[in-house]
Amino acid sequence: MTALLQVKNLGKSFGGVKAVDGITFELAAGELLALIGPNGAGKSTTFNMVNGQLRADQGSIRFDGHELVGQKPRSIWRLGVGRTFQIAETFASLTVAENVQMALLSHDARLYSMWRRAADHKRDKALALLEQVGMKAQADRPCSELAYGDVKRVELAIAMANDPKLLLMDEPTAGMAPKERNSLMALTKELVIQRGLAVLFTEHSMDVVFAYADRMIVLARGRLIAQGKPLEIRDDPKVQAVYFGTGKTFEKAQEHA
Ligand SMILES: Nc1ncnc2c1ncn2[C@@H]1O[C@H](COP(=O)(O)OP(=O)(O)OP(=O)(O)O)[C@@H](O)[C@H]1O
Repeated sequence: MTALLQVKNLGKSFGGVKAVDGITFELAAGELLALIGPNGAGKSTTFNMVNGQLRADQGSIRFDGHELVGQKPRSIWRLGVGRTFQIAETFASLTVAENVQMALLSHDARLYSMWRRAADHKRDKALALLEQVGMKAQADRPCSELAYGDVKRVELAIAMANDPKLLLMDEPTAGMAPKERNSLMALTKELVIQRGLAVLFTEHSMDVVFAYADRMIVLARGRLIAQGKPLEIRDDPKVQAVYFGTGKTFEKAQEHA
């Protein structure tokens, strides 16, 4: 079976710096793939090439039968590559349901009618999405009143409004307490299983990666140095040396996370 996302020999330089240096990997539907690596490894650059914010200098990104290199972010989004966004301050005063309704309207490209009767549009669909992320009971509360972990759940519902086949999550659990982190990733995993969604996420917290990723790829200085299941990666001496420095292990690094 052809993978949903096929990245081949992808590269991008900034001046003399090869931020991403010819990386190749695949991601299947229904798979949660973690992209890890030390600071400056090329994770954000890779992400931004997939979502179209940066144009690759070399290589290809095939997604669901389409070449993404050279396409604009909006076209890539329309093809089914979603990403999580933080709820902007302007929208924090709207209710949870209204925020999701906005996203649904935007998906239908009926953006200009959204100010008219946003509350009437798509409420049922918004509530169904909120139910999936465990936020239906809070649908009519303003987002500004929610706990941080709940805001993240709403952001996930917003990303789902476009019905993506692939979801990109850049450090989804940053700034969250361990319990909230686990609950958000458990929810993400549920969506992956229920909807056959593919997820590519970056993450600094190794406990999250080891607990939830089906597979991981490791970048160091723009190169892909390892890929495999979390346990294979954990035992890979090359990863331990490059990622954490000689002598350190994942366990020691986690203690300091
Ligand atoms: N717009 C840019 N202009 C110049 N250099 C850049 C730019 N973006 C990234 N770089 C460089 O490319 C390399 C990879 O950066 P990138 O942000 O992709 O790494 P990262 O793995 O996401 O790091 P972090 O974990 O710190 O976010 C770094 O050396 C960085 O300084």
